[in-house]
Amino acid sequence: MGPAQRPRAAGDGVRSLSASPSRRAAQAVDALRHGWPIALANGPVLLPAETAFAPGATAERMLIGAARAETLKLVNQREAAVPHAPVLLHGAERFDLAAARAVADPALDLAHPLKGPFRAEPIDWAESAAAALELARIAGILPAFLVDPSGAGEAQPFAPADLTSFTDPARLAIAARARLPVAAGEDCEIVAFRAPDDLREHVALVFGMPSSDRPPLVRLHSECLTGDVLGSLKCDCGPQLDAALHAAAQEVQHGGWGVVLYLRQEGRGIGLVNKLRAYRLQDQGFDTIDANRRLGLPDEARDFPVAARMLELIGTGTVRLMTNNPEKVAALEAAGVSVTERVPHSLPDNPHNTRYLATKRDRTGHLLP
Ligand SMILES: Nc1nc2c(ncn2[C@@H]2O[C@H](COP(=O)(O)OP(=O)(O)OP(=O)(O)O)[C@@H](O)[C@H]2O)c(=O)[nH]1
Ligand SMILES: [Zn+2]
Repeated sequence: MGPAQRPRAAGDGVRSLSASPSRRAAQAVDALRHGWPIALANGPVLLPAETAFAPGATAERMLIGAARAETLKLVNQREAAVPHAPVLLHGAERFDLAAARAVADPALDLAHPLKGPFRAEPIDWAESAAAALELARIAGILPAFLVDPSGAGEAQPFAPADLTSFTDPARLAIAARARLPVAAGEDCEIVAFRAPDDLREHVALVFGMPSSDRPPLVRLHSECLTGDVLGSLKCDCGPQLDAALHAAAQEVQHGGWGVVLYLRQEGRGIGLVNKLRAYRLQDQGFDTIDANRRLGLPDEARDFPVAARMLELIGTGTVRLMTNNPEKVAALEAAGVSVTERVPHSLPDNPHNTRYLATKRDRTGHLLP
């Protein structure tokens, strides 16, 4: 490994590295969402294939995730064994943005048969490459980049370690709280949380009086705009949220207290737009997991330490957890919360979500009938 940053000629379009690490990560997320390039410490400049608008930008290489590369038959199964490992593609012709988008976006798979041949090259900046793919997920865009493109414009500096401070749960704090009577129960307070860099604002609904004598009944609910607000039948999120609010409110009747955390981690952390891309693939026959893989995205990318921090700020480190997902229990315990009981939280199915629930049961270990 070389110095902290590859030597670059003065005035080569990379902004200064003087910002704090978490600020650099926040600016890099922002850059990717806007389509601006990032400059990796110890690595090249990367231009996001989906959002870039730099007309005329071309590159010899692209960076994508191994699962997407396998889907495109660009690497073999062994190379794709770690689905989110970065893959560096070398094309026979330079990639322009149209060609890069065809590599990145499964919606174009049929319309744009790929021009090859491509070959996968070893990456000597693998840690930075993996962090860049993670940054794309956080930005909610397709994880695919032009590598060291011509004509990319001013790049935002970014180092892998920047992500650590950006996602540090200790930086989360209570921003506001207020009484909020809701349909499920009137004795309820809403607590809103903010971190300085990650702009997602999580909330908790606390039913009854917090007490250290008795662990609260808790639900970790991850945002699902389609299910929570629009009544989508494709998943079980809407009914699960409703039932969780009622169960938490009921605890108060039984002398206890309940908490529903509403985590802004849409689509298990891949974001709304990528989730809708996965839905399109599900309509072509892929299940939840394979749809995410075809996009080059993880099927589980939620941040459970954030949930643990929220519980700590509310005043509890011990919970009874409503979930069918043993991995969620394990993730919360790994983040320092003691789960004294798993309370099943299964709702009736409908014809549109039976396959979704079957995938949960058969592929991700959910304890469902
Ligand atoms: N990527 C993706 N996310 C989905 C899909 N359907 C629902 N989601 C997201 O899944 C999250 C809800 O998962 P949870 O209800 O917490 O499910 P779980 O952790 O698997 O298990 P339970 O606690 O037992 O409900 C929400 O963020 C949804 O947006 C899908 O098809 N693809
Ligand atoms: Zn849902």
